[in-house]
Amino acid sequence: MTTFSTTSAKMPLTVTDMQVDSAMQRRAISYANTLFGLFDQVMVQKQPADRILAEYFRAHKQHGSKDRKVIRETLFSVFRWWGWLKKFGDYQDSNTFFSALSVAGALEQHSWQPLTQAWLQLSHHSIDLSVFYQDEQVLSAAQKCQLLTHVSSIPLDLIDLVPDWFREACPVAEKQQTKLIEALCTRPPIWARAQNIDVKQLIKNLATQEIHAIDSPHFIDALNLGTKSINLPSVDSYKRGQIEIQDLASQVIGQICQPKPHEQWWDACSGAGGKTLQLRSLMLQQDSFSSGSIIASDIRKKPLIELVKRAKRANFDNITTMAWKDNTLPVKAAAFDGVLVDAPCSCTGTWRRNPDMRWIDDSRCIEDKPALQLDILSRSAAAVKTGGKLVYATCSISPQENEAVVNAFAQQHPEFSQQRLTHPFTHEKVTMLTVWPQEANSDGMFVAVFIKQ
Ligand SMILES: C[S@@+](CC[C@H](N)C(=O)[O-])C[C@H]1O[C@@H](n2cnc3c(N)ncnc32)[C@H](O)[C@@H]1O
Repeated sequence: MTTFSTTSAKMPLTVTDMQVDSAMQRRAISYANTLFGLFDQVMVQKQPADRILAEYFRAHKQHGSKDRKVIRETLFSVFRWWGWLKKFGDYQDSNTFFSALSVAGALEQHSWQPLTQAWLQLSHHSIDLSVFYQDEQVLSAAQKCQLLTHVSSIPLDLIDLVPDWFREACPVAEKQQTKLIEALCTRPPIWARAQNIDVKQLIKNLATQEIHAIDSPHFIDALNLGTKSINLPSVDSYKRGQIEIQDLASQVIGQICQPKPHEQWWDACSGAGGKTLQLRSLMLQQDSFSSGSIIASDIRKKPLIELVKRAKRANFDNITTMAWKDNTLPVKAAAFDGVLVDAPCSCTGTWRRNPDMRWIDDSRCIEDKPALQLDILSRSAAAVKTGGKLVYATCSISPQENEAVVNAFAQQHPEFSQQRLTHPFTHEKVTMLTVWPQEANSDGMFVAVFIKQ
């Protein structure tokens, strides 16, 4: 009998009634133990899988890069397809957990097929998973749904892949919903921005370190680094501050801000400065002697320390930080050409990168945000000078955090009028812009712009 070690208070899982005789089965059990511990910890403690994994790898240095890849990719694939896998039974049951691992591996056509096969044998389930490996073509989630329904005899639906509460909190038209779910079932590539260097030159430089990137048809400084993980600190261009990781949807925000080279901007919720750096980079792209400046603020001091390091690496001047200490404005009132409020939100727009959040969050992750978002937006608005811009952004796709907050603000602040925007991917003219993950292979974001009269 093989016993799983588990971090939850529940009964340990066991493999019974079978002889574990092959080396592959022993490896499969060892991986399953690790994966069960990690999966259970995420589900029980409701902490992001990324964080739990990082802690695990820090404490378990024995795992080499291949092991890490198998563990990371299998764990994330279980979360990606959890809406279906949970229908196979209680994951605390070892047979069911082995099934979940094998089905997740097959759905994503992982290259470690012998391991996936060993999990299937250990599960005692006789599902013919070979159907997922027959076609060279990449299968859509809808095709996978049909195939898995057929081979498992469990009725499955595409809509099962998102929690019920999400359908109400983020309503989308049926056609759009299918595309959104299809996008949620795949990983977006790593997007980055070229800084202080032409994107084509950066791509050539990266190639010398075996990093293959392509540029984007949407923004002249954006590049797609594919889905393979990259050890950034070892990359020369990164050390020289010529590349910053930033999702394409997030890059939309800086592009919509359109900061002019001489302008003064305030990034009121800067975090570690993803958009602060982008704003400065956009100013310098227009004028390498740009006199413009940016003040970055956050209620947390730690990200601001990181921001200073990133700005130094990029050799960017004219960026200063000023933490919010309380509700009073940390900067001068009516002094800025532009104020960006990239507000704290449910992060439902980042579910492609964090599929675990679909299952550990609930509707409360949205419900408690609009009041805070409106409050931060209203307080920050005082810093905008007449004729200046106030940009409201979230990485949420929920109308409660987006359109509803913008409408409430507009009603309370008649001195601000909304600016019409051009969607950079669809070229539609809109007043409130949602970037959907399926439009340009990115995360989801929302942005609206006000002008102070
Ligand atoms: C969406 S994140 C910002 C991400 C950042 N702009 C970037 O591009 O990397 C929202 C930030 O708002 C900050 N925040 C939360 N509550 C806040 C408040 N009341 N005032 C100011 N910032 C706040 C959080 O600490 C978090 O860093």
